[in-house]
Amino acid sequence: MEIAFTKMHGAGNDFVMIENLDGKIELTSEQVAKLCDRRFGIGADGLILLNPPADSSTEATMIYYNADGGRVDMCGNGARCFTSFALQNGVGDGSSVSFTTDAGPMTATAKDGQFTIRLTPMRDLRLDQTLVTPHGTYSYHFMNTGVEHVVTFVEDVSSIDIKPEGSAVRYHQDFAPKGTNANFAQIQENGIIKVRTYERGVEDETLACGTGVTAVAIAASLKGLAQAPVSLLVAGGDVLTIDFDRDGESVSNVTLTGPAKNVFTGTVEI
Ligand SMILES: N[C@H](CCC[C@H](N)C(=O)O)C(=O)O
Repeated sequence: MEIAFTKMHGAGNDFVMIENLDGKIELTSEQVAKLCDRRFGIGADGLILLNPPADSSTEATMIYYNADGGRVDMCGNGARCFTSFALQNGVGDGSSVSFTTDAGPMTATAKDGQFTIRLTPMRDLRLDQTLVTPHGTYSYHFMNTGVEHVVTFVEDVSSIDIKPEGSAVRYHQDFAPKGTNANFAQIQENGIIKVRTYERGVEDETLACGTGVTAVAIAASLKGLAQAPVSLLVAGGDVLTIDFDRDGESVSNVTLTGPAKNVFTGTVEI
């Protein structure tokens, strides 16, 4: 079957976007992995289906797959690309879209090339934890900002050997069986937080992780290291903005703002 796609990226985190508003396309994890393969396929960190709404309470459904073909609940950078792609396909009111994800319902707005996503409520917060791995012992914070994240604050993120250290966290038995994403964050003197992320399901560092920088921003605020709105510098060079309301450890109205860009369109046989 021939499928049309649009390749997009959100701050360097890149995706194969497929319009599926008639709901006719169903992909196996093997097909997704092949499409995301950077040599035998289109190449991407993930694949996103623009599916029809589940009911009249929403305008579309976002289905997210990691590059390994595994379906996971959500993707923050992907949600910005989804919003842009949905608007390009006539969904929404021209500048805003409401949609559901496996993590829950979300809304998004577009303005001057920037996309603001209202994320699902942060949950499963565990502050001030300790993790022992073959590559080091880390003090960390855990939370779910749409997907699972470990946040470790370090003096210098450039000193992190991200693939071995990140995968040791991602596969640690403390997070089994689902695993987690691993974020290493450095509070810079200018207050902008530098973040590097090893992503589950990509099994490597990505140039940005939207739900990851969200977890870093919330952890930094809860630990008195930053105040909302928080600016975060990602490996691809973009600065993403996370905002939220906070009352003690209660965090609400979490938003992620950043770019979403089309790269190319094409068709592919699956
Ligand atoms: N790899 C992540 C999903 C994508 C998250 C990231 N790309 C983002 O922008 O939030 C996971 O397996 O939980």
